[in-house]
Amino acid sequence: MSDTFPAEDDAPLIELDRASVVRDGVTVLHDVSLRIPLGRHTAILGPNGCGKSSFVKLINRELYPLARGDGPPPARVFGHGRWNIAQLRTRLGLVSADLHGDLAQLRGLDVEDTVLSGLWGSFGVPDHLRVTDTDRARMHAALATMDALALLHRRLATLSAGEARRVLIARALMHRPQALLLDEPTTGLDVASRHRFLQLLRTIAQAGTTLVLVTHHLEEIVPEVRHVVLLRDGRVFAQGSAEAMLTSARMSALFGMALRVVRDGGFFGVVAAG
Ligand SMILES: Nc1ncnc2c1ncn2[C@@H]1O[C@H](COP(=O)(O)OP(=O)(O)OP(=O)(O)O)[C@@H](O)[C@H]1O
Repeated sequence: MSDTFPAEDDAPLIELDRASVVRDGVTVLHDVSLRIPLGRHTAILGPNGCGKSSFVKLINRELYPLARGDGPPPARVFGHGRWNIAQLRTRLGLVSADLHGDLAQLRGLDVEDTVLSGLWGSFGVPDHLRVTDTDRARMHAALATMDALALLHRRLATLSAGEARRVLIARALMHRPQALLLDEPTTGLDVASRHRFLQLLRTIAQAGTTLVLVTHHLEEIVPEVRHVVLLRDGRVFAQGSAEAMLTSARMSALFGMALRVVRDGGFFGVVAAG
């Protein structure tokens, strides 16, 4: 694919400037302002219903911010107020449960075509497209990065949650994007699969791909993520460094119960206090 999504000078990866989003008459994001420059691994953390999915849908152009008349658009990605999703994928990969659900409905879709189709943003390889040797080499490399080469000939619908998650990240990596937007990436993974998966995410982050993790699990915040945005009731509750945000006091206020944050190496965890 020759189209790439142009950068506007040094525009941030994601910039929301008092962005509000309404769904079926309900305001789900209220005046949200945040800025994620390329290179700053970031977590968007908050309880159920705080607006995380709405944020992902806003970036994925499934939802639109309320227009504000003149001035710059309230939601910008790489400096653009409007973006073509297929072109955006060349720079920002997305992995979400919705995407997995949509792809897994194609019962015959194998892993090879799942990953290749990341090149076109399609569900499977369209008949009229020719897969080149370069495309195949890239597909093998992406699967190898995610420790999933052995799954090449399996059908996506038959994979475990952990296997499927790794394959979908390989799909997102096909364009060698500068950033990955990961929506609840370890949901459904057992403790060992989650550990292994997070180690792979760390490798990707260390290789220079900016991670944007959208989650309600503190445990998913890998040590490379130094910046955290807390969302509550559709608003930015607080944002700052991981150390400043992931404290017992802030987590208790964010989730509305007494919590104690524990640290283990560079990772965070949380337990009920008292
Ligand atoms: N179509 C809709 N109409 C009305 N309210 C909605 C609609 N979609 C979402 N909401 C509400 O907006 C709020 C934010 O929803 P959203 O799905 O973005 O939250 P979330 O943080 O992703 O939640 P979860 O972690 O449970 O998936 C919730 O209170 C939800 O009930």
